[in-house]
Parts: sequence; C-alpha cells; structure tokens
Amino acid sequence: MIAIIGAGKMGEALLAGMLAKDHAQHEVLVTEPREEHADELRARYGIDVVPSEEAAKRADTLLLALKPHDMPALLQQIGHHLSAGTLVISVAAGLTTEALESHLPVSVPVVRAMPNTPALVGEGMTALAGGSHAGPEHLERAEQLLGTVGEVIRLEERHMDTVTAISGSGPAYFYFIAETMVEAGVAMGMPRDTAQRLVGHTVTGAAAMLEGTGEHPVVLRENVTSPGGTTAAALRELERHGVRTAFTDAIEAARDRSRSLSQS
Ligand SMILES: NC(=O)C1=CN([C@@H]2O[C@H](COP(=O)(O)OP(=O)(O)OC[C@H]3O[C@@H](n4cnc5c(N)ncnc54)[C@H](OP(=O)(O)O)[C@@H]3O)[C@@H](O)[C@H]2O)C=CC1
Ligand SMILES: O=C(O)[C@@H]1CCC=N1
Repeated sequence: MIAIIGAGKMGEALLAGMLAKDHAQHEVLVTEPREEHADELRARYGIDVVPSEEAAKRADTLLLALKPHDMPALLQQIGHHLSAGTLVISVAAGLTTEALESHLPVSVPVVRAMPNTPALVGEGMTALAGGSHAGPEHLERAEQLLGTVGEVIRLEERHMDTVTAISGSGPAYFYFIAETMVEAGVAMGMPRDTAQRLVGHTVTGAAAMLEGTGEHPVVLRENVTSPGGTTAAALRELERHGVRTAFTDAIEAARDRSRSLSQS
C-alpha cells in the first residue's frame, strides 16, 4: 500500500500519474487536511482519503508531498505509527535526508526524491538519493514507484539542489517561454488559439528531437538557423538581451533557494 501525504500540485500529479499507469485505486491512500479538497480527490480518483496517522499505519511506502516547512511537524506526528520497514520518500525541495531522519525514529529508511509535474501525464523526471538507513532494496522500491510516472535517475545527494533547479522547477521555465511566444503571436495579430497550437506542437516537436536524436542542443539549434535568416535574427536579439545569462542566474537562484529551504 502506498500513501501520498499532501495532495497539492505535486502530490496530485503523482497520484493521477500512478493511477493512470500501474496502480489500482485500492493500492493508494491519500492524506489531505482540507475536507473540501479531500472530497474532490475521493470523487475524482475513487481513492480513500484518511488522516496521516492512519496512512502511516496502513502503508508500507509513504510519499510525502507537503511544503518543506510543514514536513517536520508531519514527520513527528507519524513517526511512531510507522511499521518496521516502512519506506519514507520525501519530494520536498531542499530538505536533506539527514534533516528528514532527524524528525523520525532511528533507522527509518528515507529516500529524497525530486520529481516534476509532467508525472501527471507519465512524462515525469525524478532524481533519487537514499538516506543513511536506505538500502538498495529501498532505492529499488522508490525507483519502481516513481518509474511508473516517468524517468528516474539515482544521484549523490549533493546534486539534489541542482536537480531541483533544473528538472524540478524546469517545466515552469518552458511554460514561461511558451507563454511569451503565444503572447508575441497574439501581439502580432494572430488568434490566441492558433498561437497556442503553434507553440504547443513546436514545444512537443523540439522535445521529441532532443530525446529522439540524442544530438546536443547546439547542433539542433544550428540546424534551424539558416544563414542570414529569421532564426539568426531572433537569436541575436536573445543574446543582446542577455537571456543566456538570465537563465543561468535563474537556475543558480533556484539552486540557492533549494539549499536555503532546509534552513527555514
Ligand atoms: N510543484 C512542483 O512542481 C514540485 C513540488 N515539489 C515539492 O512538493 C511539495 C509540495 O509542493 P506543491 O505540490 O507545489 O505544494 P502545494 O501547496 O500545492 O501542496 C502541498 C499540499 O500539502 C497539503 N498539506 C499541508 N499540511 C498537510 C498535512 N499535515 N498532512 C497532509 N497534507 C498536508 C496541503 O493542503 P492545504 O492546501 O489544504 O494546506 C497541500 O494540498 C513541496 O515540498 C515541493 O518542494 C517537488 C517537485 C516539483
Ligand atoms: O517551486 C518549488 O519550490 C517546487 C520545487 C521544484 C518545483 N517546484
């Protein structure tokens, strides 16, 4: 039995992605404090929404998707309800396995995971790092679980804040670009739904090229950039406005924010 504690944006994306793939409704429990949202989840997914203590007792894998600052109180609340061998997987940005372990009884296996919202459609990207009591079997269990909603890689924990900045937050950067492209089309007089369709499929196509060809992005970009053409004109403007530096700084800011979340 799997319990998802905290079915906000990320928790619900994982829930929906899991139910759409390998998991039956009776294999998944959810904890959500707001009764109105709990009722929506029951109606939408046909799953049991139960208090966190009950979830901790019944599940052998807990997937914690609360905001980082809500995590310590939750861990202290559920700690003594866990059975031997219950695996705790946290998706909270910034919280180290050491910090998570410090709020749990000794020897509870903890895995830190950083997924992203495309898990909702089975296209998630998750990185995993095990804590000091997580053995190969626990990492394997976490990998299997998150593998139902996309790709999974295992990394040393020291990379997890960078993962958070790249693939955890990453979908938002692409939505930001997509939104800007749609607005540019609208500003030039194109109907909004046409601009959205052009952008949507261009994003899908570009992603498929990156995955499918295995080429470096530079090569793919050069292939689009005809000498003296439109793309060269556009890219020159992006460079003139410092977009490359802005992106690098943005990703560093996200990494630093992730690091600081463990202190707050
Ligand atoms: N959003 C994303 O793309 C990603 C988020 N994450 C991580 O996922 C976590 C959740 O983020 P996100 O989904 O964006 O945030 P949300 O605020 O959407 O979700 C948090 C959820 O936890 C619920 N909650 C609060 N306290 C408790 C409790 N004691 N027991 C059970 N549920 C509780 C909240 O309920 P209520 O609203 O009623 O307070 C809410 O539904 C964060 O730690 C974040 O770092 C990781 C990767 C990507
Ligand atoms: O914005 C956040 O803090 C979370 C973590 C990664 C994506 N969303």
